[in-house]
Amino acid sequence: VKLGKLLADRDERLSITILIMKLPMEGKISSLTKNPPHSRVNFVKVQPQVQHDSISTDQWMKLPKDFVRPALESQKDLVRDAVAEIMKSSSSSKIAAFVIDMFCTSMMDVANELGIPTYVFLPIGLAAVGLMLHLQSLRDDHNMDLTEYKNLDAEICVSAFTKPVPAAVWPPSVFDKESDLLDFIKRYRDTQGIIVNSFLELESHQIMSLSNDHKIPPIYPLGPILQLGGDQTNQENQNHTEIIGWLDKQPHSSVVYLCFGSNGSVDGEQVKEIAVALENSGYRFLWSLRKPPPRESFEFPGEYENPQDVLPKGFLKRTAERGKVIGWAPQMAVLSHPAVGGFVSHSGWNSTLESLWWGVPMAVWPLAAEQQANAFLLVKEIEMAVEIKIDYNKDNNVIVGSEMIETAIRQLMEPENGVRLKVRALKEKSRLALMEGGSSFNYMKLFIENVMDDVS
Ligand SMILES: O=c1ccn([C@@H]2O[C@H](COP(=O)(O)OP(=O)(O)O[C@H]3O[C@H](CO)[C@@H](O)[C@H](O)[C@H]3O)[C@@H](O)[C@H]2O)c(=O)[nH]1
Repeated sequence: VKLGKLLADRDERLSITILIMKLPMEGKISSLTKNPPHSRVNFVKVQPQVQHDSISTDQWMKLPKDFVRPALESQKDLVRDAVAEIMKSSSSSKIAAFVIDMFCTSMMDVANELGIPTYVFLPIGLAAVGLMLHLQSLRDDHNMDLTEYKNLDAEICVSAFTKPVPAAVWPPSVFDKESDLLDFIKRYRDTQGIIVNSFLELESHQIMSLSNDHKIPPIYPLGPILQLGGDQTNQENQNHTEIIGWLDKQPHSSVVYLCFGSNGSVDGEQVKEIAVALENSGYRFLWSLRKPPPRESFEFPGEYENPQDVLPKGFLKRTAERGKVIGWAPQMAVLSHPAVGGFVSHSGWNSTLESLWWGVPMAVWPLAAEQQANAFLLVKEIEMAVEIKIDYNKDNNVIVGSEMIETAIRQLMEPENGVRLKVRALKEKSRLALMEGGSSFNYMKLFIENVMDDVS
């Protein structure tokens, strides 16, 4: 939605229509659909004629791992009809391009049938994209069985990185034969361009190396595209006020903030190790502690009714003067607060961009998805984060000990460490990238020119 707004703001010839598919699982549709952020951004709900019952959370757990592709495939006719309807109703304008989500590659077939070019928008960093394209090529062009690399101490050379990349930081799905991930990736090669939420000053090596690869379509780094902030309930608004009120009372750059994204959580024993590390470090802290969903389920983490149940005995009392344990955090407001001096993060790409935007250094502890590759980029490649454990994988049942976490927190919170200085410099660059004449501003111009060339 934010990308749509950026495009509409930039060029008055462009209107953006966002198609929302009704997938089989229960889902929340943002109130943004009723309140679009721009007069030329609108939403069309692609609804089946006959409404099917949503799949409940219990049923979710019984779905095969590769249900995403068939679920999207089954939407093709509906999307084709919706697009035909749009074409019919706006005879004076033309559909210039399809911009598809990273999992919606099936819709390229619809675009191809209609003679419309497709671009893919990837909300992740280019280093991770480059790694996945490389792994896909090893599988498809060189017949390598990637699953054999699971748990191997191997490293490979990937053009998107200057250092060899260990198998321990590859996205965990590539080791899973049932996963469709690399099939999605393969189809990115047939698009007219890959839009990424990154910027030249952050991933210059990645942008240059992928742009020079003739087997990869043009790369458009248009970021940082930051979250608009979601729908806030009254309870969330109240929590927000309380959290910011607490931060207002803390000294400048004194608080370490811990949060593992919308989908990240750790359980029992690991929670205790974090608590011990925080207590022993002596630093002030704001900890977004979320309740893990049942194992193997697709649910998001929830809120603890009483966090004391999972924390060491007496922890909340002993740290009451200098720490606060919360549920969902108002992250952008937290990171922008001058009291926050460091961020312990799972290196999800949005959190990474947000921390750079506010100049807050990170200590990274990836859990899943492409987060290990992000962590490798940040720690080893561009040295912009402190390491907690970059090859951590939630599914391996490894417990990271309190000493390791405490050491990283101490390093993170040092006032003049190298990472802090680099991140401070990048804060300015991330803002300049979007301004007139900045790198992402210029890539946006190029993107619009190329889209418009195809229409005329
Ligand atoms: O308590 C919280 C937790 C999260 N957020 C926000 O939620 C977003 C989280 O995004 P991200 O850091 O990217 O993590 P995930 O939610 O885990 O995102 C998924 O999607 C990303 C790409 O969009 C990938 O990079 C990640 O690996 C994948 O897990 C950010 O905007 C945060 O500000 C909050 O505001 N409060």
